Amino acid sequence: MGAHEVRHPLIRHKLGLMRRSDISTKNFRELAQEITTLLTYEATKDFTLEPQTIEGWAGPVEVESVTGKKVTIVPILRAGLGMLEGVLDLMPVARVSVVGQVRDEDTLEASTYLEKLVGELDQRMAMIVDPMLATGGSMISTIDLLKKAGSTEIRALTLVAAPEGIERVLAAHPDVSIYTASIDDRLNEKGYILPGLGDAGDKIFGTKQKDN
Ligand SMILES: O=P(O)(O)OC[C@H]1O[C@H](OP(=O)(O)OP(=O)(O)O)[C@H](O)[C@@H]1O
Ligand SMILES: O=c1cc[nH]c(=O)[nH]1
Ligand SMILES: [Mg+2]
Repeated sequence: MGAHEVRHPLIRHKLGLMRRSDISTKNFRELAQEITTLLTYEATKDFTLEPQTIEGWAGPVEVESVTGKKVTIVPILRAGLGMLEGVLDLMPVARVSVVGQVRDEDTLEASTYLEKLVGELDQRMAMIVDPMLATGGSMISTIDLLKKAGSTEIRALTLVAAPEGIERVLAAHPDVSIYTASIDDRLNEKGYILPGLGDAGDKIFGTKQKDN
């Protein structure tokens, strides 16, 4: 529970590369996936193991396997798709629940336009992925709808989070854990994170950069 800034040297280095104003779409995408894989490693370190005896090359051998924990990855469209493969690299059998949220650039209010969730949410850990946690509106709205659909254990992975957004999410949902590559300084007057990454959706999809 709470917010965890994962200050691993490889994450710090890769995030530094992502902040360059001249970064290409290709590099931004690749780095987003790589950092997500590193965040996933950290966010799953408390998963429980169960001993299991298998047939090894020299006879029976006791190994360990992850138990019971069924997972659904929840990318928040659009930008969250840029992190999906990074989680799937480590958990290739996880089911995917897609949620579409769009933020009104004037009011900064998030609204849901798609909700395609897998079943048995009460038996799965939900891992939400979205590169940017700014005001927190998109994240809160996603957590609200997941809980309504039965989720009881929720973790959120973000590349960059604003302190204001973290505070808002944890005030609304104190039982949720947030793993982020960086807690940045603040939001600007347009709700963009500083120093941030700019518009992550535009950078991942190669669409027009907004004047932010
Ligand atoms: O914390 P918030 O203030 O809600 O802002 C963060 C949200 O804004 C961005 O999405 P956007 O609405 O730009 O949609 P996109 O991913 O389709 O670009 C980003 O990917 C988050 O979902
Ligand atoms: O800094 C921000 C805030 C919202 N959405 C983004 O893509 N970037
Ligand atoms: Mg966007």
